[in-house]
Amino acid sequence: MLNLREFEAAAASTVDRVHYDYLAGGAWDEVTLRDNEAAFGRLRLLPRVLRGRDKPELDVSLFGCHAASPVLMSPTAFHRLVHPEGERATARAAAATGTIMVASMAATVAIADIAAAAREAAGGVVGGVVGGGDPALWFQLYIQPDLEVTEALVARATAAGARALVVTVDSPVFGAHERDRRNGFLDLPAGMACENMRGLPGGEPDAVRPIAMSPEICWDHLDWLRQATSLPVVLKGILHPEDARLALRHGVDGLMLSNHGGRQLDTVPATIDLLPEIVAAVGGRMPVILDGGVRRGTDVVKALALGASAVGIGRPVLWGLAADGERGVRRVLELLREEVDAALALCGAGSPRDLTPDLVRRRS
Ligand SMILES: Cc1cc2nc3c(=O)[nH]c(=O)nc-3n(C[C@H](O)[C@H](O)[C@H](O)COP(=O)(O)O)c2cc1C
Ligand SMILES: CCCCC(=O)C(=O)O
Repeated sequence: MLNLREFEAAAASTVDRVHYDYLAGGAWDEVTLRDNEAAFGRLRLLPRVLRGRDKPELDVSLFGCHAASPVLMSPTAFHRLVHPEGERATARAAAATGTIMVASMAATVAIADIAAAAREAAGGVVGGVVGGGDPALWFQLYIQPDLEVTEALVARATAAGARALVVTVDSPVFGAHERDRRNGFLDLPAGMACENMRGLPGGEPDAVRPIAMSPEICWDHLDWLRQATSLPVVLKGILHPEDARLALRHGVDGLMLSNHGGRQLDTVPATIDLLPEIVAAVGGRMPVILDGGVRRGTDVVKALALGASAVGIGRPVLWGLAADGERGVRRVLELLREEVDAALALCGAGSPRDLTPDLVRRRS
């Protein structure tokens, strides 16, 4: 496999149609889904030359997590749908490549087991130190209206060693995925469940509680969460610059600029088109991580040049997992890292910090 597109094709021919449609699809007319990729295609890179730089350094640090690459794994649900080892395989690939993994609350493997798989793959070496603590694992959270349940989820993630909470705020209701409606995809197959939701307060010890997406969630919940945890809190799914400013006022530590891969409100802008406005609103006071449509090293370089601290990939991880399990995910991450490395060098940059907005031009 030479690039991520080849993994996409491999996944499309491996995963059965119903489940492939679930991972590939978006909301309603899929306008935003298409635009996330198309918007990168409307941008051109304008490199600098003769800058005499060393080989590029790709590593980044976010909330005390050191990563070998500015590309992290955005949270995606249900990895066991595409591979029997599910999130365990994904976590091993992340650990082996020094990639930050954001585990989904809707994972089909519990966060403690994901963390254990990551530790095992890192061979007890984390951050270059033997026995060096927790892997670069973050936990994605949908705040549940029942705060006791939310608290239990946060406690589990914290006990597992998660280093940040990524709170998804673009889902007051679940997006309308018409492919899934047409296919009748409503539930996980027998033997698979959202393991983080098992045995929570107020239920039977072994019962799996459904994930609530609730329009009631508001900034008060965020304030409550802020005081309930000492972990960094990252908001995922903020699109309006005024909400980015509000996030700063509420003591949030970072943003994931994301439209959920075009799966929530359709017809919102492509994330790369919104990035300059959000970066301006934040004014360097917290990191902005972009996801949506990142498929090439040049996409990563464009986002970093326009002010992102890092980027996330969603579907490409699932393509790698479907195609070849842990090895496939590793290969996806390595391919992208090699492309970023080469694109940085070709831009005359020695590190992501050398990338500036003047290197990006809009195609006329
Ligand atoms: C199959 C699938 C499942 C997802 N599950 C979650 C999830 O559980 N929580 C969440 O915050 N985002 C979820 N997302 C959104 C991703 O975190 C991410 O924003 C998006 O996939 C990025 O776009 P990309 O797929 O074009 O890279 C999911 C996306 C896909 C494709
Ligand atoms: C409760 C499952 C959430 C999955 C999700 O966020 C998505 O499919 O986009």
